[in-house]
Amino acid sequence: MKTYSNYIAGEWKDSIAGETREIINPATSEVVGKSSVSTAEDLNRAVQAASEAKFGWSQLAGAARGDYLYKVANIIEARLEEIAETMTREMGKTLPEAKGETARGVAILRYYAGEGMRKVGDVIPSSDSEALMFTKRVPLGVVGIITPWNFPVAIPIWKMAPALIYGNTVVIKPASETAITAAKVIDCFHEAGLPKGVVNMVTGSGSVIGDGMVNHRGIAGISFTGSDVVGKQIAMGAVERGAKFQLEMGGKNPVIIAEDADLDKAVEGTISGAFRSTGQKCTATSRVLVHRNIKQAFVDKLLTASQSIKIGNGLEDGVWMGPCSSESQMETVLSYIEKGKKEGAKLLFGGNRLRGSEFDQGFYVEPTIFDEVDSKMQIAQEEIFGPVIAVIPFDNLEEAFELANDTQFGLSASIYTENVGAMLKFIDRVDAGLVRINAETAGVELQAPFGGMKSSSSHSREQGEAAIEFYTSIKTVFVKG
Ligand SMILES: NC(=O)C1=CN([C@@H]2O[C@H](COP(=O)(O)OP(=O)(O)OC[C@H]3O[C@@H](n4cnc5c(N)ncnc54)[C@H](OP(=O)(O)O)[C@@H]3O)[C@@H](O)[C@H]2O)C=CC1
Ligand SMILES: O=C(O)CCC(=O)C(=O)O
Repeated sequence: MKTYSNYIAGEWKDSIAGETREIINPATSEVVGKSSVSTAEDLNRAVQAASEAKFGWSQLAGAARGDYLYKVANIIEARLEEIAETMTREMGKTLPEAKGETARGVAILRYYAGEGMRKVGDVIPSSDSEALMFTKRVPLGVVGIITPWNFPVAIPIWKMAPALIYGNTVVIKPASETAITAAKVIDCFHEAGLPKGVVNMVTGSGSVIGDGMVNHRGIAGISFTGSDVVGKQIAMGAVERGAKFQLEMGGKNPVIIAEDADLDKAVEGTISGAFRSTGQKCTATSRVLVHRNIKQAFVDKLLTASQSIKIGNGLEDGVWMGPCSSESQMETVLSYIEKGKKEGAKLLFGGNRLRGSEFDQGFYVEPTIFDEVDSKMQIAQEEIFGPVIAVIPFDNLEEAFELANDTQFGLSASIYTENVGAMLKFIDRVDAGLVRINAETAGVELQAPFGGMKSSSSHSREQGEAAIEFYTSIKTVFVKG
């Protein structure tokens, strides 16, 4: 069985302590492979390599850095099947979704490769007519990237590609559960021949390597996607030592089904938003706010659609929903289902771990629908990160907007309606970074800003042109002859 090691200064290196961890396929409980469990000293070496590489990399022309990203994109494209299959084995997402995500990684790299040719500053008129004043964006230096398991290709790439194009060097700590997929992506950077030390990867536990990155004086900025709890710890650690930080955390994303909604489209968007990727997206639909007058008709259609979801090993043809990404993730989801029952929500559909021959070795949970949920219940307030939705009835749109905003999160929100006035009010009233009309809550486009309001993020935005804000600092330059 292969062990995947760290990537430091252009070489694959086992962790100093020699410890490894097995990565389990959540569909079968088979061991996919092993990855290094690293120590603080491994991290020091990676940061050292990134520090040594940063000046040379920052001095390359943006277009030259872009050429490297184009090469990486082509290599990932050539290895798409292999990378996608590894992703499905490690975290359970269906193979078509894993292929789509890997292709998205390729597109992100190409987008940011082009960014190397775009402007990095502005000329601003000085009050002194004999002076030239302008801004110049410069890299932060070494950037630390901490990523989750739910998008093990897209998220590392949407952080690394802008970091690199703007001249930073990178140390990445991927989620332990998907360290092999990460190693394969990093291998594509290796194959593209990036100068040594520009990209480094250290695998290991969040509390040692992740926390070590937050506290490492050699790392100028930290970009994190993951849980609310860890995100807040990272923010506090970064503030303490004056490091820049960027956080993308949870969501409790509502979809509003208005009285005039096209119910077939609304059901399709709800099912896809809530259950694709087994609900393990920060943009997943988890609260379904339905006008009372059409609730029964909507719920009937939702139940029919839910019954036809094919669950199984994501590598098999025709499977629409895979397992939870790990046993502990499954236990979390099941515990929320129990909470929902105890809180008095009406369990309409699902609610169980799936059992029976092919499911016994995996971590499968049925798509689950609770009805008559009260907004104060835990299942309506906390991120479950599984295939569970809470149906909450409302009587008028004002009430729906209030319910939509009645959570600490503000990542994505959508409405199904044919009424333009309702759409416009929704755009203004909803507290969410992604506002979607007649479309599911999930769905991110790489060329547009991505991020949330309230506790969902550090109020910065990733992707598209917005990424430059985090990965650069601005120098205001005043020149007088
Ligand atoms: N917003 C999103 O997209 C995501 C949200 N989540 C939410 O988080 C819940 C738990 O998932 P989980 O994977 O445990 O999420 P975590 O936030 O624990 O993990 C995300 C990343 O942070 C690392 N990490 C863990 N602890 C620390 C630490 N103290 N300091 C720095 N880095 C750390 C993890 O490493 P390691 O893998 O080694 O633990 C991983 O690389 C989910 O149920 C879901 O609600 C999870 C994933 C993505
Ligand atoms: O919906 C997407 O494509 C991305 C969502 C995301 O960033 C996440 O779940 O962490």
